[in-house]
Amino acid sequence: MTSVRIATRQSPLALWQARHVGALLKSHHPGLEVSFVEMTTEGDRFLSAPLSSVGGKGLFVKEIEQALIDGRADIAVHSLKDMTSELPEGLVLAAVPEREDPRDAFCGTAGQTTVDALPQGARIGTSSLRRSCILRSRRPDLEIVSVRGNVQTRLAKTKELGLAGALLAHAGLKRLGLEHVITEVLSADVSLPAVGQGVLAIQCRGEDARVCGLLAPLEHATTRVAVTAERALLAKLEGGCTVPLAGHATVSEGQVHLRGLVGRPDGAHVVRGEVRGPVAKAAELGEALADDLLSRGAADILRDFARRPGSRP
Ligand SMILES: NCc1[nH]cc(CCC(=O)O)c1CC(=O)O
Repeated sequence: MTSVRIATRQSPLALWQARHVGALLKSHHPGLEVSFVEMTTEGDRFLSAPLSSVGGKGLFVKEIEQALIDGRADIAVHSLKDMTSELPEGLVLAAVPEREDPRDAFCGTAGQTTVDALPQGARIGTSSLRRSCILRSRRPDLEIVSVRGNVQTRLAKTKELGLAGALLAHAGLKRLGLEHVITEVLSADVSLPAVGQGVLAIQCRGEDARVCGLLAPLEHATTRVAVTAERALLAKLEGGCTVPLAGHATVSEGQVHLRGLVGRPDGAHVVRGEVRGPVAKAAELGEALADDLLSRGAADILRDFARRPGSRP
């Protein structure tokens, strides 16, 4: 009998996701033994600082990837949204299962239900620069309060601080059985999702043919096309720093529709764009949209952001 070890963070969402992948693997390979290697990452330890100033992306992923590289685990499960565009040498994104709902959700408290109906100056919790940018561009009067931690912690802090609500990913809330706290699911037109939002990333060592083979049936072709376009956009815009950035692709009848956004966290300057093309050109579409956004103001935003005190090089 063959076995696999899945590395995961210890947050309830990460554990749910790892166990879900374990269950998917067992359903395709009856008799497979699955065990879990639970880890605490840098991102989990620095909970007091705003995500953007501690380095943002990659923080939740790096240590899990190291466990794979060191051979302490065979598979890593991440939220694709948390991953930088480049994978470490030797690791591959072996499978992306079918995407969960990629949209953002507003969780209103104290009788608040929708973003548009919020009273003037209401305070909203999020630690995402993207959500802050999009929200402020729609409602410049709103005040953003940085709320970090796992999903349950963020919801608890939102209440504790007396905020009017919080913005979170629909996918995470759904996976944790917390859909009842959602008062409004925001369409992608209103709140363009993050690159990879709602997608699970299943990683292994590229040379590990046995595990790559076990993961193959978990792959969802349409989701792969969408994330290929989104991550090509990310790769060209990332530039080593965390900036308000959104990228979301949909696929229908062999065509990709990719939308992207780069903005300032206060929403005062936002550059949006979109491209369409055949699925075979997913990566090129992402690059083309990045060039288009850069030429229409995103380059200035990225430059200003890199100079901002406290931002990482
Ligand atoms: N690090 C935050 C994070 N990473 C992935 C998800 C949600 C699940 C997903 O997008 O797949 C979340 C929580 C949130 O944004 O509310």
